Parts: sequence; C-alpha cells; structure tokens
Amino acid sequence: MSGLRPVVLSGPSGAGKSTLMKRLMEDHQGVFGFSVSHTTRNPRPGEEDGKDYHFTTREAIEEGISKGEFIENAEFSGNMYGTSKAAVEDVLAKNLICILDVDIQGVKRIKETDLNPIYISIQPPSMEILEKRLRDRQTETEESLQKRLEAARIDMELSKEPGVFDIVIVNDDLDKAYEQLKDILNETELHVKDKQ
Ligand SMILES: Nc1nc2c(ncn2[C@@H]2O[C@H](COP(=O)(O)OP(=O)(O)O)[C@@H](O)[C@H]2O)c(=O)[nH]1
Ligand SMILES: Nc1ncnc2c1ncn2[C@@H]1O[C@H](COP(=O)(O)OP(=O)(O)O)[C@@H](O)[C@H]1O
Repeated sequence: MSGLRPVVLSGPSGAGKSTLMKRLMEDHQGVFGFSVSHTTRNPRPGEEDGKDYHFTTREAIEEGISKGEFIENAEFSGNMYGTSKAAVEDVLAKNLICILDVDIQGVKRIKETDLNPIYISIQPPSMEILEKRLRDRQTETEESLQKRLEAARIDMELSKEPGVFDIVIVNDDLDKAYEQLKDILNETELHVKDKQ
C-alpha cells in the first residue's frame, strides 16, 4: 500500500494548534487535508459544521462508536470528541497529507492503531501566557477556561515523557514556531513508499 503519513498535532487548548495548522494549509494548498472530528461542544462564531467539526450529539457519537466507525474518542472539558474512520479516509482518498488535531488521550489511542503518523506537540511558553491567550480568544466561559487550564497542566507534564511525541514545538513567537513546524515536516518522510 502506498500512502501519505498523517500528522498529529496535539498540545493544550490555546497553545496555537489551529493557528499554525491554518497557516500551513493556506501556504500549501492541495497538500494537506484536515481530519474533521466529531464533537458535542457548541460551534464558535465563524466555525462551520463539516469543516471545523461535525457538531453533533453524544448519542450520535456513541452510536457511531458502537458500530466501530471511530478510530478514537475522548472526553475533554465536559464534551465528547472523536475521530471517525471516514474523517481520515476522506483525506487519504484525495491523496492529501492528513492532519489530525487531537488531545493527549487521542494521541495515546492513535498509537494503538496502524495509522503511523508523526506526532507533534505544540506547547505554550508558560501557563500564564496560555491563560492570557485563551482569555483573549474570548471563546470560553470561565468554567470551560478553568477546565482547559487543568487539562493543560496534565498535557504539559505528559508531553515531557520520552517517546510520546516526535517533536515538541514551543509556540512563543508564531513565525518561529511556524518555521519549526515546516522544518520538521520537510525533514520527515511523509510519502510512504510502496511496500514490496
Ligand atoms: N481525542 C480527540 N481530541 C480532539 C478531537 N478533536 C479535537 N480534539 C481536542 O479537543 C480539545 C478541545 O478542542 P476545541 O474545543 O476545538 O478547543 P481548542 O483546542 O481550544 O480550539 C483540543 O485539545 C483538541 O486537540 C478528536 O477527534 N479526538
Ligand atoms: N505565537 C503566538 N503568539 C500570540 N498569540 C498566539 C500565538 N499563537 C496563537 N496565538 C493566539 O492564541 C489563541 C489560541 O490559539 P489557537 O490556534 O486557537 O490554539 P489551539 O488551536 O491550540 O486551541 C488564538 O487567539 C491565537 O490567535
């Protein structure tokens, strides 16, 4: 089977994953495709159903899971998130490099599959800066912000464990983080050769 090796972007909410990913996709049109996850959280202003997420119900995701339609799923900040097999297959069918944006639980679940992606963690320079970015983004209630900061503390610890990520990028200066992201993708053999 020939194919393109997927890219997993993970890291705390507010670390800058979406910002970096959108820039990468805009600068390299026709190269990357986003794995559109399912979620039970409400859409934010500007988010499109089917593009940013499949916004749906817990029942619908649970039904999909019971039918074996999901690669992985996780609870995050009081909502359910999951990657369907179709989300990844749709991208691979177009011969694009599949980018998955998943939390640390998703990373661990994907490691149990044969997806064989490159694992990249995007980290904030500090908890203080992360909190400021999340507040300035103005997408969260105080409750969901606190849950995200709690999850971020766990994520920042786990991402230091050796072997979890291929690379950890600290997103302090956005341009520098973007260059690092491009460098690692250039250095990595994303085009999987035909197996004999
Ligand atoms: N395990 C898993 N995590 C996901 C999935 N989709 C998104 N996430 C993660 O869920 C967390 C919250 O995402 P979101 O509500 O969009 O907030 P944001 O990351 O702050 O923009 C982030 O850590 C995402 O990486 C998924 O399909 N599976
Ligand atoms: N290097 C950076 N410096 C300052 N602000 C940033 C930087 N990277 C991202 N941001 C801002 O921080 C907020 C969180 O970024 P976002 O991409 O939404 O994170 P994530 O997708 O990881 O939750 C956004 O408002 C974004 O514009």
